[in-house]
Amino acid sequence: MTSTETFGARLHAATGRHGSLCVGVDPHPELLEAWGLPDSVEGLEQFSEICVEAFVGQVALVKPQVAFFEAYGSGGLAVLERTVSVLREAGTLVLADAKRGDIGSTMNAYARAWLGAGSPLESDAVTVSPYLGFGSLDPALELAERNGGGLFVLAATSNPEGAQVQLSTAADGRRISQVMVDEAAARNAGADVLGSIGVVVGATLTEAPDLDALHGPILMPGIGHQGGTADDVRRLAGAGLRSVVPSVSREVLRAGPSVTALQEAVGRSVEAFAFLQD
Ligand SMILES: O=c1ccn([C@@H]2O[C@H](COP(=O)(O)O)[C@@H](O)[C@H]2O)c(=O)[nH]1
Repeated sequence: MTSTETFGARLHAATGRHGSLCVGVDPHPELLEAWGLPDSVEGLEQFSEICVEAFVGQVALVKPQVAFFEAYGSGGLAVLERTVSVLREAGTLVLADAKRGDIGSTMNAYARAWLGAGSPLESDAVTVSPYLGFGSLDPALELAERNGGGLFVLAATSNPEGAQVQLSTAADGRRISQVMVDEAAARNAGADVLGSIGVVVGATLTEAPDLDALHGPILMPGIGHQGGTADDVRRLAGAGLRSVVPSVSREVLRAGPSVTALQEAVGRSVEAFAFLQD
């Protein structure tokens, strides 16, 4: 399902329609239990179907956490394939949170898996790790550009351990997280409304890299369960506020399994971040 429009343009249109929120599909074993579902491929399938019913048409972006599907082997990946394709067929943008990153030739295969036209797991965008060097992402950057897909590059992650690498200093004095943001910004130069190369910046951080020149989406996970708040988003985003895509998973998912209750939880989060559209 190659798009003639860029991911940045499609995301910009979707956030204009639905607000900026991204909701995660994170089938934690504890959530399956809380939803009265078995810890099995069948439980995973029911969990995902409920999420699809609750989230389609409600939010700009849905982010399945790939790890929770991989944990069930080929059966879990088959559920993920169906989930991604049903969401996309319904017109909802899908960001696969796979955090892929490897040497160039292997990165090429990851890129084909997540962004290749007609791939069983083809998504609108995928999260990638630049910590083998930003240039190792080139095959994914090229395929994203060719197919109208997007990338979200891990820059400053929400986990406390990330600081060890991301706050270290490059030879030119910049923090590594800033280097990653600047590299992404260079790929977004000249993009129309919004570039297609986003970054991930945790809402739990005390300080964010300078995002002012990014001209691309800023995915902010870490809200709710990890302690980040709407005020943190406002504080960290700087001039990039209108490009922030706040991401919540457990904060919404704990309202399930009722579709109505999930939609009410989504509505509360959309409302909490309405200021991003002002
Ligand atoms: O820096 C990062 C990057 C990704 N994530 C992912 O987002 C969700 C967060 O889930 P919550 O339940 O809202 O805490 C999860 O899939 C993470 O892998 C992140 O948290 N931080």
